[in-house]
Amino acid sequence: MSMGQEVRYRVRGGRPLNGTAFIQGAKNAVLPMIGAALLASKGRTVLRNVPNIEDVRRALELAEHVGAKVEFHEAERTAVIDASRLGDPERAVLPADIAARFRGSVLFVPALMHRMGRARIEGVGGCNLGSRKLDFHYRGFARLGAEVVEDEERNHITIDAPSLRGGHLYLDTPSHTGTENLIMAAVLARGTTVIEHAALEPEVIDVIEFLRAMGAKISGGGTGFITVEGVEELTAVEHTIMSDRIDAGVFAMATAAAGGDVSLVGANLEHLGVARWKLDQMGVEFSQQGAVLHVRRDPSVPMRPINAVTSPYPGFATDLQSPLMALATLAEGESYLHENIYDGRFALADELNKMGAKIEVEGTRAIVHGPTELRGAEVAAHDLRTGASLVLAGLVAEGETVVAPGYLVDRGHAQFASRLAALGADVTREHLA
Ligand SMILES: CC(=O)N[C@H]1[C@@H](OP(=O)(O)OP(=O)(O)OC[C@H]2O[C@@H](n3ccc(=O)[nH]c3=O)[C@H](O)[C@@H]2O)O[C@H](CO)[C@@H](O)[C@@H]1O
Ligand SMILES: C=C(OP(=O)(O)O)C(=O)O
Repeated sequence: MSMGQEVRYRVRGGRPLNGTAFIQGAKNAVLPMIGAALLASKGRTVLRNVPNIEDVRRALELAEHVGAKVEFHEAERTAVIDASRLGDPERAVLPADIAARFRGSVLFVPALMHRMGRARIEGVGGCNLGSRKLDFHYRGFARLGAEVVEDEERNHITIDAPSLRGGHLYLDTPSHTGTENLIMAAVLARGTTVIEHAALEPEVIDVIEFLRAMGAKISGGGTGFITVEGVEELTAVEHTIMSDRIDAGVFAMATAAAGGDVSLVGANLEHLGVARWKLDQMGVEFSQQGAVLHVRRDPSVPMRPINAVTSPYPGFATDLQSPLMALATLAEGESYLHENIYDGRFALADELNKMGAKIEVEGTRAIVHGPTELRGAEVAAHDLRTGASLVLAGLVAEGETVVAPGYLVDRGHAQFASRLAALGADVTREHLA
């Protein structure tokens, strides 16, 4: 991803974190919801707690591109989407200049199929995480009656779907966006759809609640076995997006790394799944009081090493494996990280090693030899989560760390530098002319 070199993060390490941080609305819930809003043939959708991140901007640009009227009231963190006029099949195209910049673009396909009878994606992007197929999505659409043609050379996918009917669907592994996309394809299809081996992520449940409020008939969310009864039409509603558990996890781990005592407003400990217990074993203290999660780590007590295996929710989230790798460099002993979802995430190891870490990668396993004293360096963000994790490493490194391209961090974390700075960190986001 060559765009976005103009932003970088500069961190000077050595300060503890104390105070209050606001956890943003969930990126991985708002992106499917912007896609779902386009299913509404009447009214205006009002989404609240929308994070001010680049992926949201790209998604809103795509919504406008296909014919919706969109307003993003940033100060109110509210997006208003009017999709009532959608329908011109000429506009059923997701162009590469927007679609290739984030993975969530694939979440627009169901709305285009239902509202325009066809869809074309001219390149799906996303983080640079190695192989990321979309076969579950396309095979599912085909089972509901769509004709899907892939042009691998040009990275174009053309889908013809004059009408969709319910069917029996399954996922080989419980794909997060795959589940959301198949549900969205089924809600306006004729008849009943069953989706087996569906994802259990809290964002999937939030999307189901949103669709149900719009009039969709969906049952079994959170069980792995979802049933959808097609309805004639969906109407626009208001919905407040759940808080971002990955953003919460990153702030919790930043507190653990730097030491200190931080209140995370909006964070939900239950949504951290296994990550909560791994951090607990390392020596991070949590206590939830209503909508506020307190995180504390006494920097005079050494952190214990950890073993973690990434897996779908409620397993250890792959998105949190990167900050855990950074944190593990500080722990007293060897940590073992198994990455079963995205092989590309281990690109972080080389960057952390430039900062003085001792991390060995063997296939899908990384061994982090701690403790190491990190020192500042110029390092490269390969994807959103490695970018955030390098900023996190910079908080404890001696001297100055510069992380670029900053665009990748901005894809998924809102006001990242200013929220960390409010806790006492020395982090700035620089815009190069
Ligand atoms: C926008 C969004 O919500 N992104 C999240 C979503 O991505 P995303 O939904 O793309 O991730 P999936 O759950 O689909 O991917 C899981 C695994 O299944 C594979 N796979 C997936 C679909 C498919 O058709 N074929 C296939 O082989 C993928 O390559 C990967 O190895 O879940 C990931 C795993 O929790 C997170 O890291 C991402 O932050
Ligand atoms: C991989 C991520 O995002 P996306 O699926 O949008 O690429 C992520 O959030 O870490």
